[in-house]
Amino acid sequence: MSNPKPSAPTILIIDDDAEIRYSLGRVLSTGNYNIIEAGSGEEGVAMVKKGPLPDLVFLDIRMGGMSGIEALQHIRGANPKQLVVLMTAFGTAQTAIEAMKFGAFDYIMKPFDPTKVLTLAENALQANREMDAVGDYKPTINSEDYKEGIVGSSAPMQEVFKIIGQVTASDVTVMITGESGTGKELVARSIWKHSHRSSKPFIAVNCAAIPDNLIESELFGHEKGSFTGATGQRIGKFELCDGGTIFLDEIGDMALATQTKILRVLQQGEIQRVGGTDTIKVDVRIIAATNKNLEEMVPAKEFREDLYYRLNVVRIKMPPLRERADDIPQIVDFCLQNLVKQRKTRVSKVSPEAIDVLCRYRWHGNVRELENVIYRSAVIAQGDAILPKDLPVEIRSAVGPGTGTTPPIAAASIAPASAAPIKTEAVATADETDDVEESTVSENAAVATPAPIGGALTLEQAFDFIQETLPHDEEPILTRIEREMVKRVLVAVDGNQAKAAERLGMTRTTLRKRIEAYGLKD
Ligand SMILES: Nc1ncnc2c1ncn2[C@@H]1O[C@H](COP(=O)(O)OP(=O)(O)OP(=O)(O)O)[C@@H](O)[C@H]1O
Repeated sequence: MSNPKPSAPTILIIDDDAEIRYSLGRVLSTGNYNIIEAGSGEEGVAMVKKGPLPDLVFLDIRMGGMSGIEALQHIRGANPKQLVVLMTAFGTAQTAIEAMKFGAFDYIMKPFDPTKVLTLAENALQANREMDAVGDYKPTINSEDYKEGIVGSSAPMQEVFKIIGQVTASDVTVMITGESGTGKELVARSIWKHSHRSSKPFIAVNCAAIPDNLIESELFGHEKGSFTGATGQRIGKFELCDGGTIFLDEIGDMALATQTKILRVLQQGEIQRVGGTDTIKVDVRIIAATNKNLEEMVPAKEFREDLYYRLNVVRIKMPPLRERADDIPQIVDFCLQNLVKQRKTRVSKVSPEAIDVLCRYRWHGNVRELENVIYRSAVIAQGDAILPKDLPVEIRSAVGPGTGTTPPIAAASIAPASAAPIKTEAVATADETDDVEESTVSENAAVATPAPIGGALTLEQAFDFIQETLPHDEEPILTRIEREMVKRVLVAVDGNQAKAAERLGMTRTTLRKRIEAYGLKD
């Protein structure tokens, strides 16, 4: 179309309409790109297969001969990393779904808005560069870690592993505490797997999920006719688990009457079925877990003191994920490799920028939340790596702009110490965080700013976007922005009003008034 620009990215336009090729080519030529063209799906596919590979393809959906969706499949088959933007005159749900299903980077409606075309091309090429920068995948977790299912090389997790090792040789009762999703059940299973009971059952019972009137029958069984609905005899979990290990999850939610019966199992090793008179001997190891504070429940008479001491012989306290951010890269790697093994994704890497965002998020749902985010992001990632734009917008906005300190290495090969910008022992203070962000905000704004279509925005673009998209007839822009910022900063500092006021640059009294006015009290 024009003289080749050395080292400029090449964009291939595939459309059977010469006018569209011409006008799109003209728009794109205003950016620093080399433009090549194909007049049909067949020709375009042949060009990609023959090479050299274009950096980006704009592909029309409706063409005579090979359709755009067919061409997309051939192109991605020849080069799974090829970024393709589909062009369509009709914005139907079906088109959008088909386009994304077959791996398009994005799709754009005709007639084209020149600014949008250029932004889209830049976003796509930026994603390309970020994916290239991720490099090759080199696993860092050895197969032993995979077998165990528990990942973590941080100091608090090493302590947990040591205690697991110490308690496996005996039958001592173990109490595992920690927030939801920190891996309490995983630890209980690990203790059982390494114990002499591993050939006998491991049964997990979630005490909070079973109604009070059914839990005793569930745990100890019942005799026929012992209550309405007991149409036959039922063997309970303790009997089924004889010789094995029972995991009583959420024990803090157990009714006091049932607690008494658990105490009896622990003291005498025997149970009675509901409605029965026989005493049945059982040999079961009990591991209990809770995310409640039993130390407060005991004086409040909500948990039996004698049972508390019986259960609490050895305590394993699971650290929240935010206190062991150096484990995050490895857990991410582990989750991704599992998804790949289960053929749920082909994405096997995470870009350093995305890892940086993940390491700075507070993870109130702990490893379970991280697992879900990785799954969700792997599903929507278009290339072979998860980029910041693939992470949920809530996470990107909660952490704010990146620190830019993470070196450009493959996610899976990230050594924990180099990848985690947050300290293990203590989270960076508000002052430290502010310092880092102020000095890096302009270069890194694109990393974590929410992007509406496929790519990251610069701060400038983000302001344009806000100005254009906020409805004019509702509240003023500044009010809306202030409310959002107050909300996000409060989340980012875990509700600490002193820190939030400092970051927002307002007094605590003003902050309190804003929280009140914006209805942000939880
Ligand atoms: N260290 C870890 N490495 C790998 N996966 C982990 C780790 N910790 C937790 N997980 C995964 O996170 C999810 C939640 O773990 P688990 O159910 O053991 O947590 P929990 O503390 O028992 O949660 P809850 O209190 O809600 O029952 C599981 O899918 C588990 O495999």
